[in-house]
Amino acid sequence: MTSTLILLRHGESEWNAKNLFTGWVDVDLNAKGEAEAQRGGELLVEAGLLPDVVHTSLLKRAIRTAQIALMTAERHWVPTRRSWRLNERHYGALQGKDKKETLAEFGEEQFMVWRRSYDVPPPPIDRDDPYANFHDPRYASLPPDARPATECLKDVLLRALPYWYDAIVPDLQAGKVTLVAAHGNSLRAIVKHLDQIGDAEVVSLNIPTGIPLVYELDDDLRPTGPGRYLDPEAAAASIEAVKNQGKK
Ligand SMILES: O=C(O)[C@@H](CO)OP(=O)(O)O
Repeated sequence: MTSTLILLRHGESEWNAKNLFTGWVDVDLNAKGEAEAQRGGELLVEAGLLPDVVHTSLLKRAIRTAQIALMTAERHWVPTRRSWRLNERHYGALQGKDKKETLAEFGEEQFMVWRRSYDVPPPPIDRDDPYANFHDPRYASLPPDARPATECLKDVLLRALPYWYDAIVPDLQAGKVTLVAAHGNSLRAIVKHLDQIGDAEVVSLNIPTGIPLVYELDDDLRPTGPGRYLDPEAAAASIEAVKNQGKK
């Protein structure tokens, strides 16, 4: 038996459009992002892939993307679970900073290490930084020393995997079409795990906004083939735009 997993990065956010590092800052979708989420829902309908269950992060850009896509597919009623473990990577002291200015200040090599390396986190955010999340009630159940002040992709993978095994895998094993609405870097971590991408190779992996990425998984939860974007052309264009953020 195979099961179907659909990964969906949120649509364009207000800060994606402004080229700002976002991380755990709870920025909303802009109008383009809402339209992308709707298109994501239409693509699911066209492909005959109707989610039975949805998992999201605790951030509104992912929550609203899932809601809009599911409303479009008339699946707004499916059971929903949310976890901080699906949140975007915490971008540390870079949260709220302009990507172009950061590239100009620190140079392309450092900029790319912070953006895409597997195991080098950006500098930690100050507890008093306006974009820190230490007092945010949605993380109240997380012990203070488990609340990140910065994260690299490896940290994201390590905190996402318990949720993958404990919450998402049981849905897949029950044969449910499972939608995971999350973020560029939390989805990079899940795709790295699924496709067994090496630590050096994952640097070049970018996830487009708002386009469903579908995997069929076997009994061992291994992909039976490569993940497929439901709109490959739009995905390729969006991947290129994500890759070049900060450079233009
Ligand atoms: O700013 C962020 O949080 C992420 C995703 O938007 O950006 P990047 O693609 O640079 O990792």
